[in-house]
Amino acid sequence: MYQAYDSWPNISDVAFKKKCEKIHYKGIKHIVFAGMGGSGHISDVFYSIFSKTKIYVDVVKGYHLPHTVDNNTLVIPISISGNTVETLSILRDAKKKKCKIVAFSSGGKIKEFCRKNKIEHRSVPFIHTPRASFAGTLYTMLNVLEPILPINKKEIIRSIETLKKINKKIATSNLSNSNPSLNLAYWIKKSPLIYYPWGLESPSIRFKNSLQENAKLHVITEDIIESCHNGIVAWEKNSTIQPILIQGEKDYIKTKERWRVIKKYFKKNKIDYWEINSVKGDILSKMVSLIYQLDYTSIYKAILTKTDPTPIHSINFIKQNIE
Ligand SMILES: O=P(O)(O)OC[C@H]1O[C@@H](O)[C@H](O)[C@@H](O)[C@@H]1O
Repeated sequence: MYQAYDSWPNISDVAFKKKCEKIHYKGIKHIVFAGMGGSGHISDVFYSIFSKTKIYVDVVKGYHLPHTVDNNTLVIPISISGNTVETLSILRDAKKKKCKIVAFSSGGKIKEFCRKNKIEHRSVPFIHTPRASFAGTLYTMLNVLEPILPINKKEIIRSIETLKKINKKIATSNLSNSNPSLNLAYWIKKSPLIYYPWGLESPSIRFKNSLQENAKLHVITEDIIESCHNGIVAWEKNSTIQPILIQGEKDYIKTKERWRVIKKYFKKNKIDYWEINSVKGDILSKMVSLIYQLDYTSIYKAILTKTDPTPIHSINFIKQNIE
């Protein structure tokens, strides 16, 4: 699996530069990104990219489209395998509701449905597993959707440069104590509780899911501001949980205050915590570099606990037992 991750910068570069048929819809006011697991994380990344525009964006991780969709809505189903039942259901729903559609998959039933129904479809590379295919899929989509994105080409290229830069620190070519992904993997001994700020939900949820699928660990995520109104109280009892604080370089001033106070609280109560800071720069660079760094932590954690990161028997069990 790690070979696929070691190649992310190169895979991203190739995917973004590949000649492709771009999407040019004009005047779109509502976009729905739909996908599960790793494809859902890609939806979350797009949600953050669009968050500062007047375009209304929904992310659906399930079977149904919101009732607000119509023929002016652009629905973007994403399934790397092309066979995820929830995403197929969204595709059928979008066709029924006469939405504009562009679907992404490496093949499978999604591609077949699009072919039969003359629906726009673009292929993404399947590399090892859907979760390891994140970079190839994201940068293929950024390439295809570029004309309708609120960020420009330079920003996307800068994010690939950021991946190249951090690869040297976090990939398997550096297994020294200067590798931040490996250091965090050593530090995690119990179930992590990941605190995140507004805007960095996508890398935080991704980190949770990667630790769950790769290292087979229970993980919790909490929004830092909301947690100060409920979750924080649970620390009053001895806990079998370790807090990880994912902080954004440009966090809102009140969020920065919250980080300061929660750290004071942890110190006062002798609770050991781990801090992660986003890189400086654009939102896309911030998100992909955090996802890259933290995905490595999940793989290193698996290896340190002699767990094979690839198999996902429990997910297969569920899939085999549903219609
Ligand atoms: O992108 P796909 O193929 O629809 O898969 C979605 C998710 O499906 C799950 O069942 C996989 O195990 C996840 O790893 C994956 O991300």
